[in-house]
Parts: sequence; C-alpha cells; structure tokens
Amino acid sequence: MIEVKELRKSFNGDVEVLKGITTTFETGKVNLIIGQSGSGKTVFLKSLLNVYEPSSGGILFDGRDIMNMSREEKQGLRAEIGTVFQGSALFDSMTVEENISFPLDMFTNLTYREKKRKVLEVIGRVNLDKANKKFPSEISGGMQKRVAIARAIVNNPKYLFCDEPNSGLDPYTSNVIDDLLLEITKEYNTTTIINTHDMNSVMTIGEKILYLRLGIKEWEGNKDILATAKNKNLLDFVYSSELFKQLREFMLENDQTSLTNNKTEDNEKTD
Ligand SMILES: Nc1ncnc2c1ncn2[C@@H]1O[C@H](COP(=O)(O)OP(=O)(O)OP(=O)(O)O)[C@@H](O)[C@H]1O
Repeated sequence: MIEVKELRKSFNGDVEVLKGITTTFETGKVNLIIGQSGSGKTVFLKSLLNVYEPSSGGILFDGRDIMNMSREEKQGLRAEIGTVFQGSALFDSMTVEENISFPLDMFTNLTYREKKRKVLEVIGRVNLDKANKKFPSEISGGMQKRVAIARAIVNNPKYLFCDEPNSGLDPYTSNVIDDLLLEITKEYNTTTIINTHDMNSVMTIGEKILYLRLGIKEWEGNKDILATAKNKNLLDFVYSSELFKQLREFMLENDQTSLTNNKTEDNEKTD
C-alpha cells in the first residue's frame, strides 16, 4: 500500500504543480491516474518515485516514509519498484533476454543460472518465448511493451509504476497490455499505479481512479461509479468523446431500469 499525504511540488520555488494531494493506493489493485495534459500526472508519478523531490508532504510505502529515508534506504526501496516508462525505454544494443535481466544485474547478487531461470520465467509469463534472442528493433511496439513489463516484474517488485503503457499501441494490443497489467497485479500482489490517457483502460481495469486537475485531486473512485459520478469537470474530461458519452447514457439507463426493477421486486415482497 502507498499512502500519499498532502503532497506538494513546485519547481525552483515557482508555480506549484502539485497542490496538496492526499490519497491511498491499495496493494493488489490497479490504480489509474487520469487528467488533462499538464494536470500534473507525470510530476506526481515522478514525485512518488523520488525522481523529483517533493516540496512537502509524505509518501509512505507500506508505512515507510520516503521523505525520512536515508540514501541507502531509498536504494533498497528502489529495488522493490518496477517501472514501465513511456516508449518502453529498452536498451537497443541488448537482446530481449539481456534487457529483462538488467534489474537483476543491477540490484541482486544472483548467479548467472538463477538470473537465467528468472528471466525465462517472466519471458514465458508475457508470452515472448520466441523473441528472447531478438533485439528491440526486431520486434513490434506491443512486444516491446511486454519486454518492458517483463523487465519491471523480473525482480518480484512490490510496487509497479507505469507511465502511459498504452501510448502508441493499437486498441487490440492496448487491451492485451491492460489485461496483462491487471493479471500481474493480482499474481504478484503489487501496488500498481498507472498514468493513462486511455479511456478504455479506465473503463476496464480502473480499480481505483484518481482524477487530477490543475495539480489538485478533483475526484477519486473506481470504474463502477464513474458513470454515476456528479463531478462536472471529471464528466467533461472522461466523456469528451461521443462514444463514451453514449456508453454512459446506456449505463445510466440500465442502472435506472435495474433500480426500477429492484423497486418493483421490493414492493412485491412487501405486498
Ligand atoms: N521539470 C520541470 N520543471 C518545471 N516545470 C515542470 C517540470 N516538469 C513538469 N513541469 C510543469 O508541471 C506541469 C504538469 O506537467 P506534467 O508533465 O506532470 O503533466 P501531465 O499531466 O503528465 O501531462 P501529459 O498528460 O501531457 O503528460 C506542467 O505545467 C509542466 O510544465
């Protein structure tokens, strides 16, 4: 679990980008951060990772506040975090297998055989068995994402951070990646935090959704209550596309029908 308390971030004492965000991300859940461009999603994610030092507030990784950690403790925590950054950020000159092994080379003293076993295990998990000797330039964008995910989970992380994991992917491949991230979150019991612009992800894997606007937590909830949310800014943002607007109307209509049916059933029971 990651608890965020009154998190603030400004750069060079200038304009405040994060304006006191408080929230909780539970273990074993997929947590999505959404919001317009410039709302502070990346700064938020990088502050949690301590790539940016927060101006004030608290960030507790299962009770351990990163703001009070020594350099060594931060390094220890870093080994517990898997990251999938935009564009996959793979090393072009390394094979798929070597890319995935990288965190094990960096953070562990495992033997060559142990590393190999772990690497092959996650390669199997993300269905890349036939690509392990290939270079990133020889595989598709979707496969590159799967390599990035395999690399992020190879060291059994407690926390998984993903920045726009679907960017540049077609809708089908995006779904495959979403499903994989959800499955991995359950299997590895990670606290998963994903920055996304993908409304399909929001509707399908958003176990928790945090909506940021102008550096403020404007709304939080989950995909099941999104359709009935009342926050106008959130609705304008999420349902800005005609397709999602229609989907919401359909969901609300169905909700209304089921409410009416329930009422009738209740009345019948009392009659
Ligand atoms: N290193 C930095 N120094 C100064 N200002 C920054 C820095 N990084 C981000 N900002 C500012 O913080 C604000 C939020 O940026 P951020 O990248 O977090 O937005 P975002 O919600 O992730 O947008 P997008 O969806 O386009 O990626 C922007 O106004 C941006 O200019």
